[in-house]
Amino acid sequence: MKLLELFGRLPAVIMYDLDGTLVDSVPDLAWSIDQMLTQLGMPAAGEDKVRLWVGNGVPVMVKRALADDMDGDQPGRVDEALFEKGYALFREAYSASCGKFSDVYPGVVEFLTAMQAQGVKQAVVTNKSGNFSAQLLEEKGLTQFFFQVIGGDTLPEKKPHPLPLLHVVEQCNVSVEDALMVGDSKNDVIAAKAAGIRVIGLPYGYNHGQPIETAEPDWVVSDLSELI
Ligand SMILES: O=C(O)COP(=O)(O)O
Ligand SMILES: [Mg+2]
Repeated sequence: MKLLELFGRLPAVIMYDLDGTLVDSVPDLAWSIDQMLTQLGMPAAGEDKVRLWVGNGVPVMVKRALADDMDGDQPGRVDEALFEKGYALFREAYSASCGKFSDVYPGVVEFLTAMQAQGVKQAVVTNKSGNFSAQLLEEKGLTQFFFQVIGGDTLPEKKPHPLPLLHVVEQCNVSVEDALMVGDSKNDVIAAKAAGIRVIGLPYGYNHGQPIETAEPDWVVSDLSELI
């Protein structure tokens, strides 16, 4: 269904999640996690596991990988010294690979271009750290579409907290009813609902192995080209 029919009008601002929404970034992330693990003498994890672990920011993903477990970020699960070592190795590997093996999803450039042409403000609200987000967007030629990029470490809170979304809305000086969030995971849906912002869920990304419908977004569309 087209955006106008769905939302009732054009939103003043659209916020997008990054990993699993705009870019299929797991190939780079998994490559970097496996570099880290093998340099630590641990077995590689592979893309299927990393796809489940992504979504709550890099430090959490690194802890899950070091524990080889989704609950690896819980207190006491991963030794602090091991984490510091792993985190540095991951950042080194990801700085070199960020964007190299990852693709922009179908429909993304077309939709961003169409919204830009209509004067809709666009921002990225991701849990990925700000520097890697900027690097990935630049590598994929997407930087020009966004007036703001909020990373997981930009503000005191990250998704599923509503703060980063409310921050963008405030910057645009619009009301939450005129804003729209687009994401692939429950973190995006929970954050949007807590902010009073309507949210579109995309089924092709990473929602910790669960269908996006289980997070109950306002709408699910197969990909962004459906909305043009
Ligand atoms: O780095 C992550 O955990 C993923 O971030 P995103 O899905 O919020 O873009
Ligand atoms: Mg995501």
